[in-house]
Amino acid sequence: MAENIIELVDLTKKYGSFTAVNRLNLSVKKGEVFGLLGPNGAGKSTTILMMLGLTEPFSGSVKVCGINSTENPIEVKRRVGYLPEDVGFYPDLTGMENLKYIARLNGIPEKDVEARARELLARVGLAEQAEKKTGKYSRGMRQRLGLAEVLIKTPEVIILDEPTSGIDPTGIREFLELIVQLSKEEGITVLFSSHNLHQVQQVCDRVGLFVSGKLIAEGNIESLSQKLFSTESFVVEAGVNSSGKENNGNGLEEILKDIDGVTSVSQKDHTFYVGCSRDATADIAREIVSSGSELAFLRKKEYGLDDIYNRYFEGGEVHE
Ligand SMILES: Nc1ncnc2c1ncn2[C@@H]1O[C@H](COP(=O)(O)OP(=O)(O)OP(=O)(O)O)[C@@H](O)[C@H]1O
Repeated sequence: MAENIIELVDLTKKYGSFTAVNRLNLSVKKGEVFGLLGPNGAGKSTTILMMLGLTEPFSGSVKVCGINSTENPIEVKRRVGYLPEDVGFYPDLTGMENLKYIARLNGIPEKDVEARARELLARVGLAEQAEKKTGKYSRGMRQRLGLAEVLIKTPEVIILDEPTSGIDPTGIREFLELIVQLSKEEGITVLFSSHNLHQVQQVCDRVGLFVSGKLIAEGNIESLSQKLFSTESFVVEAGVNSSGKENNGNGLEEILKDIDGVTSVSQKDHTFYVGCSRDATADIAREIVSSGSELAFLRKKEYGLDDIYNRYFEGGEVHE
């Protein structure tokens, strides 16, 4: 079993009487890409600041790479790369010059500085813009350079706080691909904080849904939809033209209800809506046909993160 590289236990942060993070329990394993998904004000940035040891918790504990972030923020900083929403560079220096400066600050031996900076610029797809001043970089390019800066110290964990805001769709796609590549090829653990569920869905192995300072659910997309829609992860819509001979006097509705995994059946005009805890599409089709009815169409709806997000986050409120 992989070790936990991030471990939050009952982590709480208060600003005066306001609780921004409320008894948060979370573990992230080595090599995972974990998505912290929640609307604005959910407490994501506050949680990240506590992980980095930049703000103290009210209660509970936070460990990153086995180190208590509150007690040893400098040790944590050595191992964790943090990319904020907007990274600042010296605008009159080129990408290469900015990166070399950061390399020196991080104690890279002078003889290795140039090669390391060049290697990282290539790694993040900026080799051709290396000699351009960063004041002329696009936002996407700045975020890539930010990533190169984060990678300079060969971190075990990268924490990204809303890293794609303001980047165009192509830039976002390329940036997200880069994140996945880094995680898979170099075994880096990534914590990706975002309010954009589509981005989180694209890159994350696991997701934590965060709202009003609380983690309301966590897991991979499949287990989340099962947890949140515990009895009905699928709804199969079946259009039926004529009611057939009907086994043992049971109507089609009764026949469908008897299928393993079917939790509800309702009918409107010629369409049956069959709620299932598993994908029972094939069994539903078979039963309709063998009952002698004519199957006009069959449509399966699987609940995704979209539905979960809408159900829980609409307007930033928790919907029970
Ligand atoms: N220094 C502070 N003093 C008082 N309240 C704060 C402070 N920092 C954050 N908050 C409040 O704590 C709550 C959580 O904020 P936080 O920035 O962690 O949320 P977030 O999920 O990162 O949202 P966003 O994506 O908008 O940054 C918000 O209601 C915010 O107003």
